[in-house]
Amino acid sequence: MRQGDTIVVATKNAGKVREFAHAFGKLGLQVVSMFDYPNLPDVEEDGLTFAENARKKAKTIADALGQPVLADDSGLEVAALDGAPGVYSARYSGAGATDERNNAKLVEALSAAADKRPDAKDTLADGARLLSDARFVCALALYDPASGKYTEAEGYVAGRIIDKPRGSGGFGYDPLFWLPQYGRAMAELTTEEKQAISHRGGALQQLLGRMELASNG
Ligand SMILES: O=P(O)(O)OP(=O)(O)OP(=O)(O)OC[C@H]1O[C@@H](n2cnc3c(O)ncnc32)[C@H](O)[C@@H]1O
Ligand SMILES: [Mg+2]
Repeated sequence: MRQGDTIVVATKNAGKVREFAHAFGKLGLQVVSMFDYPNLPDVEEDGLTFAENARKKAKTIADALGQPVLADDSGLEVAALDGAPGVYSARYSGAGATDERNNAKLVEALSAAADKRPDAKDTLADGARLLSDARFVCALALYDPASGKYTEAEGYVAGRIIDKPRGSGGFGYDPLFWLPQYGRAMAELTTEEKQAISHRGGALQQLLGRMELASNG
């Protein structure tokens, strides 16, 4: 990849587009997404893992466009929910799910059980309760239809779920994702700060290293 090149990201999530545009922009690369192509096929995200879904999104769109495509499948794994919502994070609150409804459902699901668990006793200065340990996961897959090869990476960030949203940055579950070591919720970080510590930022850094190796070798 060279300065000025365009990267196609197979996503319809505006928050992801913003983060990829920020990261690739620093490398002099443009980002386009599924918003820029009206007639792409729908991808059913029926994989059992983030990596499986990322590969499927990348390959489906890359085959349709006849060029390399990057895809991101990500989500939230909550300890007190045995890893749910996981690969179902986008659809957690059912048909017509929105970030707001997903967040409301998460707090509801955790609040009921929280009183019984020792790890749910802590509160923040503003009285918000820490409901469970959790982590964000991001799987990235870049598929090149010319070679039939995937380049893949995965990133993680650990935090705790709070019962009152904080901040207006990021997207998705970010307002409920407390980062104890920073004393802020993920939605209270700038895009730059989020990139430096997030599951997506970590996965992207790893992917870039692997792409460089792939193109040198
Ligand atoms: O599949 P595409 O079109 O990329 O967009 P999507 O929003 O459906 O994306 P996923 O299928 O990967 O689902 C990811 C879910 O996890 C949430 N999520 C992923 N990354 C996140 C992040 O950085 N911050 C907050 N929530 C995140 C997000 O809100 C979704 O509900
Ligand atoms: Mg999706």
